[in-house]
Amino acid sequence: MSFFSKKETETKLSGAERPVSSRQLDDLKTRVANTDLPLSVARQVTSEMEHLGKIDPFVAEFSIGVTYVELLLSLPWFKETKDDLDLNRAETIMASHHYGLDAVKTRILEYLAAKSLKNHQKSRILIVDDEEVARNNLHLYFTGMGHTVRVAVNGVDALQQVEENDHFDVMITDLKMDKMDGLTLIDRISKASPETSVIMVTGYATVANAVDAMRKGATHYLSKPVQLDKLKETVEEVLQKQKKLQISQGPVLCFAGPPGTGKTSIGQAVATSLGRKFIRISMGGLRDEAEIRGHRRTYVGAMPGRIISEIKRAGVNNPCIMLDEIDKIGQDFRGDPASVLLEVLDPEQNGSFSDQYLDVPFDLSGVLFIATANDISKLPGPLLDRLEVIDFSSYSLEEKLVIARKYLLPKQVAANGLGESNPQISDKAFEKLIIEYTQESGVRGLTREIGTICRKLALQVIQKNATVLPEIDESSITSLLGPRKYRQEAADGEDRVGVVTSLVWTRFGGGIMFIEALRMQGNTNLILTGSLGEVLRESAQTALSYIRSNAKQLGIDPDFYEHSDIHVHLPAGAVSKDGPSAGLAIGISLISLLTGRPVCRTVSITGEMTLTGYVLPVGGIREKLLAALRSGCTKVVLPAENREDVASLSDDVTGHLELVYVETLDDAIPHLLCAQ
Ligand SMILES: Nc1ncnc2c1ncn2[C@@H]1O[C@H](COP(=O)(O)OP(=O)(O)OP(=O)(O)O)[C@@H](O)[C@H]1O
Repeated sequence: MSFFSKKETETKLSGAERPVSSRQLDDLKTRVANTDLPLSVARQVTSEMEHLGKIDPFVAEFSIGVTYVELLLSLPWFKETKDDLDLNRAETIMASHHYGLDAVKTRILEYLAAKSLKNHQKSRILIVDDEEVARNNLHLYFTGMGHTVRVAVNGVDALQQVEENDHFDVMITDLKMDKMDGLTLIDRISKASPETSVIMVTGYATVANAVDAMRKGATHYLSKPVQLDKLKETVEEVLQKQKKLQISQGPVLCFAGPPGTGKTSIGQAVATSLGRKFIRISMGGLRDEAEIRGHRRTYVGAMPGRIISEIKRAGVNNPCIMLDEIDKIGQDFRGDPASVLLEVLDPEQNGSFSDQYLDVPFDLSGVLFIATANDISKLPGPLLDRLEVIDFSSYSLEEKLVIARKYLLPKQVAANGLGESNPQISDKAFEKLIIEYTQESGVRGLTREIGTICRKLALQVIQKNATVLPEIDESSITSLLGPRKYRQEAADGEDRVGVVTSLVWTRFGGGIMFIEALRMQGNTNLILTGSLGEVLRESAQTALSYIRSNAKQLGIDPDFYEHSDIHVHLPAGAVSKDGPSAGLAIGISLISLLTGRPVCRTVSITGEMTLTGYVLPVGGIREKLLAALRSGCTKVVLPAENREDVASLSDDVTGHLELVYVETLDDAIPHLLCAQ
C-alpha cells in the first residue's frame, strides 16, 4: 500500500529525485563548457555526455559515466609547474637536507645542469619561401623573438642546408616553389632530419593539399595570408612540445642502495629544488598490472591506475614521481607490472600513456620519474636498461655521528616540541647509540632511537617542569633506552676451530656471517646446509677438492676424507644465500677444522677461490669493510685484485682496520689461523 496517490508519487519523483540527476548533468555540462581539454578528450567527453543524456539516471551506469566524465574534467591536461633550474638553489637545498652523499649530489646537479642547458638552448628555425619579402619579414619577426633563424629560397636550398650540417627544430615552408615544391621537400626532410617539425604555409590551401602535407610529415598546415599571431602561436606550441620531450629524454635516475641511506628523502629534495610537486608511489608487492594501468570501465568498481590517480591528486601534469622499491615488484597471473613500467618510463611512449580506465592517452612526458631500489640485480634487464643507477652506500660511524648531531637530532627536537629546552647529547653518547642500539647501513634505526630519547625528554620536561635539561652522556643512554640491543658479534666471541668470520653483501648492506665446519665419521660426503644456492655449493666443493689435493703441504692427513663426512653450515638457514665470494672463507674453515687450529674471530675474510687455490676479486667492498667495523673486527683479509676498490675509499672506512691483500688461499692462512 502506498501513502501517496499516483499523481503525488510522480510529483515527488520529478520535484525531488529526478531534478537532482538532471541538475547533475546540467552542472557537468557547464563544467565541460568551461574546461579546456585536448581535442581527443573533448571528443570523448562529448560522446559520454550524449550517452548519459540517453540513459536512466537511476541505473548504476549513469553514476559510473558521471564519475568518468568528472575524472576527465579534473585531470591536469595542461596545468604544469615551471621548473626552477637554479643549480645553486638546488645545491643549497640538498645540503640542508642531507650530509655527505657528495657523488650522488654531484650526479644530480649534472642531471639538472643538462636539463637547464637544454631548456635555455636557442631554437633553430628554417624559413623556406621563394618570395623575398615574405622570407625577410618572417626572418625579422622570429629573430626578434630570440630564435636562431636561417632562410632558404626554395626546397633544394633548404634540403642542402639541412644535409650540410644544420639541425633545425622547426621548418616553415611554402607549398609552390620552383626547383622543388613544399610537398617533396617535406618528404625529403622527414627522412634527412626526422626530428624537425614542419609547418606548411600556403596560398593554395585545399583539403587535398593539407591531407597530403600531413601524410608526408607536416605537423601543421596554415593558409596564406598568414596571421603572424597564429603562426607565432603554432611555432611556440611545436617548440614547447619538443623542449618538453628533449628535457624528459635521457635515462631515468634510479637511486640504489641499502635501506635508510637517504634515497627517498633526497628524491624529495630534488623535487623541492625544481619546484615540482612530489609524489611517492610504493612499488613493493605490486603484482597486478591494473594497479598501474587501471581497470577497464566495464568492470564493477573500476578505477584509474595509481599513476593517473596520483597525477589527479597533484593537480599538475609534470610532478616528480618517485617509484619506490621497484626491485620489489612481483609478477603473477594478473600480468607483469614491470613491463607496464617500461612503457611509463620510455619517453618515446609515455607521451601517450594509456590508462585502461581513462581510455584516452595522457601525456606523461613532462613527469620526472625517479626510481629507488635496494638490489638492482632483481630488476628485469629491459627495465634496468632504461635506468641510470646512482649508488648509495652504507654510512661509516663518523658519517653517522655527523648526521645524528646535525640533521636527525634537530629534526626530532622540533618534532617533539623540545626547541626551548634545547637538549644536548655528547659525542660518546651518540657513539654508544650507534654501536650498541643500532646495527644498520643507513640511519633509520638511529632516527628512531633519537626520537625515543626526545619523547622521554619531553615527558621529563612536563612531569618535572624542567626548563633546562642536563646533557645526555653514555650512562643516561642506558637509563633512557634500557640495556644494549646489539653486541659486536666478532669482538664479543671466542676463537673457535672451523668457525670463520666471513663478510657478505646483502640488499640491506654489508654484514658478517660465521661459517661453520664439522667432521664426523662417515663415507666421504660433503654436507652443505643453510639454504645455499648452486654457486655457493660449488664454491664449497672447489675448496674441499683443493684441500684434498694439497693436504700434505697444508699439514693435513692426506687420508682425512676416507672415513669421514664433512658438514659446512652457513647460519641464518632460513635466508637463501648464493654467490662465489664465500669460497675463500669456506676453504679457511675447512683447513682450520682439519688442522685443529682455531680461527681468529676478529679477522674477517672475503674472496672467491679457484680450484687451484687462487683468489679472485669480489664486489661490495665498502659495504663489507663497514660491516667488519660494525661487528668489531680489527683485520680484514681480501683479494689483492680489490686493492683499487679500497684505494678509492675514505679514511673513515679503512682507517680503523688492518687490511691484508692475498693472491692465494695459502697466503691467507697465517692471517686467520691462530697459533696452536
Ligand atoms: N645523508 C643524510 N643526511 C641527513 N639525513 C639523512 C641522510 N641519509 C638519510 N637521512 C635520513 O634518514 C631517514 C631515512 O631516509 P630515507 O627514507 O630517504 O631512506 P631510503 O634510502 O629511502 O630507505 P628505504 O630504502 O628503506 O626506502 C630520513 O629521515 C632521512 O632524512
